[in-house]
Order: sequence, then structure tokens, then C-alpha cells
Amino acid sequence: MLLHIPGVLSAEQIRRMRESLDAAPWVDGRETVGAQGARVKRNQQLPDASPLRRQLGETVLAALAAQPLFHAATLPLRILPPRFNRYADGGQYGFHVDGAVMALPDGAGQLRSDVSCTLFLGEPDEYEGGELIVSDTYGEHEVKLPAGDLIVYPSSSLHRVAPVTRGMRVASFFWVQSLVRDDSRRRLLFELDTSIQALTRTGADHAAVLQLTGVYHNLLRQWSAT
Ligand SMILES: O=C(O)CCC(=O)C(=O)O
Ligand SMILES: [Fe+2]
Repeated sequence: MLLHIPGVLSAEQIRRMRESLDAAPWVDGRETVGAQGARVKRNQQLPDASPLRRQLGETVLAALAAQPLFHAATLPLRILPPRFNRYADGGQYGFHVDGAVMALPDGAGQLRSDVSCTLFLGEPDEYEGGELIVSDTYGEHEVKLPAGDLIVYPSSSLHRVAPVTRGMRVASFFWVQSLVRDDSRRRLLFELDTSIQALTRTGADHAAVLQLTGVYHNLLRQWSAT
């Protein structure tokens, strides 16, 4: 499931982030990718060890914590600390699949990537190209969102970032290990959750909503991996 979550960061948060990102040292994005990805990855990233990456990553995580939609859609068990990238001068990232298992920082074990996330940190008119193109069984989906908006998509899907032919595309990206590994099950839970919320808002029969809520939790109990 591809899901667009608008307004994760405010205009003021974006402005401050961009100010510090513009002044930061960047490195070749191939530093954090395996051999397959390195062949097609042409961008820059904040170094993994950079204190700014940690600080801005914490701002992103705090913003996500305030987004019920993000939680309902991804059912996060753990999140890799957000990274930051930028593409300019024809920079792109060709079709690839994200690595399945990633190391968490400070020897904190590993994360299985179930959900991939891109948080756009610039407005679409700041650059030409730079669409995130996600390929799934329904075809190819092009995503280019306003600053502060997030797209989440299954890590199992082939995806690429189209060449940036004018200006610069700046984003934060990260991965989530979900309580529910399977994308179609996560989607069912999300749809069930969404309709329970709507029924609650519209004052539907309490006993029926309670029963549906029980179904949601019992499915989650059956499908969650821990
Ligand atoms: O820049 C993006 O939107 C996605 C980056 C990406 O696919 C990756 O780093 O694996
Ligand atoms: Fe990727």
C-alpha cells in the first residue's frame, strides 16, 4: 500500500531544517548501500555519524509520533533513525529494492525493512524531475509531494528516483519494521481501523463498533510478529 501522509512537518520546521542542511557537509550516497544499489545510486547524504543527522532525525521521529495515520498505516515496531539525501545535476537513484535487513545504530540489533518512507523537504517547484516512482502489481506510481508530506510504501517494491534536471531535491528517508510483516495484512488492518474510526465519529451503534474493535485487535494479535 502506498499512502500519502500530509503535513508531517510544519513550514517553520522545514525552513529551519533546510537552513542547517544547506550549511552541512554531505557525502556520496553510495556510502550506505550494497553493491546492487551502488550501481544505480547517484545522490548525496548526510554522513551517518553526523550529529546533525541525529538531531534532525529526532525532529522527524517526534513529528511522526504525533501522526495517528502513520501509526495506523505502518504499525511500527522499530524505525531506523532517519537519513537525509539530496539530488541535483542529473542525480538519480535507478530501480532497486531496499535491503531486507539493516543494522540499527549503537549495536542495537537489526531491523527488517517492511515499509520505506520518504519525507519531502522541498516544494515540487524547486526542482525538475526527482519523482519517486514505485512499481507494484498495479503499475508504476509517480510521487512528488509538497514539503512536509510523507509517502510510505512497501519495502518489497521496486522503486527509483527520476533524475533531477533542475534545482535540488532534498528529503529525509527511513525504514520501518512493522508489527505485521505482510503488506496485504497491514492494509486490511489499516482499512478496518479507518472504518472503525469513521463509525465512532458518526455515532454508530456502540456494541457493533466494540465488536469490530475486538476483531481488529484479535487480527493484530494473530498477525503481529512479536
Ligand atoms: O530519495 C528517495 O525518495 C528514496 C531513496 C531510496 O530509495 C533509498 O535510499 O533506498
Ligand atoms: Fe530505496
